[in-house]
Amino acid sequence: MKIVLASGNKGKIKEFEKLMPNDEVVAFKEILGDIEIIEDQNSFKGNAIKKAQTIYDKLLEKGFSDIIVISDDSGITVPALNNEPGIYSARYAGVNASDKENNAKLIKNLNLKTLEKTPAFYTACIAIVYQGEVYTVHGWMHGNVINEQKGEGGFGYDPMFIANGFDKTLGELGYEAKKDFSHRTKALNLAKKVLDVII
Ligand SMILES: O=c1[nH]c(=O)c2ncn([C@@H]3O[C@H](COP(=O)(O)OP(=O)(O)OP(=O)(O)O)[C@@H](O)[C@H]3O)c2[nH]1
Ligand SMILES: [Mg+2]
Repeated sequence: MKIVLASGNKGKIKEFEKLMPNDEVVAFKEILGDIEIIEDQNSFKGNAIKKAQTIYDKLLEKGFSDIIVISDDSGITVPALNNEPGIYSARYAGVNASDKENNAKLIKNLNLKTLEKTPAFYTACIAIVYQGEVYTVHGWMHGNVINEQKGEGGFGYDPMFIANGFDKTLGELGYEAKKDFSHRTKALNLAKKVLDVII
């Protein structure tokens, strides 16, 4: 099955390719080049729908038909920090902020509240657009964030996140651990069930 991924995040694209080994997963940039999608909705779901719908419409304009587009809007929520960064995870330290800068801001804000370790969770909303219809599913992963970075694996906030049941960060454990229980894996497993029904 050929699926166009409405994401420009290399970490996500890599995870999707590994999670869908039997499908042809193509990042939208390979077909459409650079497109900026303004993520101005007030929920993961709103932004996920906007990303998938925008790419679907552009592909239709280009003459593609019978395509499946999926997007992912995700982020990390820290209840002790008023649920920051949440939907702003990618731009916590500013528009175009790097993972390093975002992590540094999260560490700074944890330290301001003298929090060495506090509960946090990741959310992923995946939107599917197929034949003009929109479908959404969610997945979550709970654990704690710590006020330092450990390990080089994963992406984003992974070096600061310890999933429930583990004593190492996702940065230390790497993708092999993450693929079994991450927010994205859970959402994608539900998305696969939707695809099985609609296609
Ligand atoms: O450590 C992490 N492990 C994860 O598994 C993960 N999933 C999401 N995130 C964070 O949340 C932002 C998403 O924002 P986001 O959904 O807008 O994506 P993005 O802007 O990076 O790419 P796109 O898909 O929108 O093109 C990302 O940049 C990351 O900071 C993660 N961090
Ligand atoms: Mg984004």
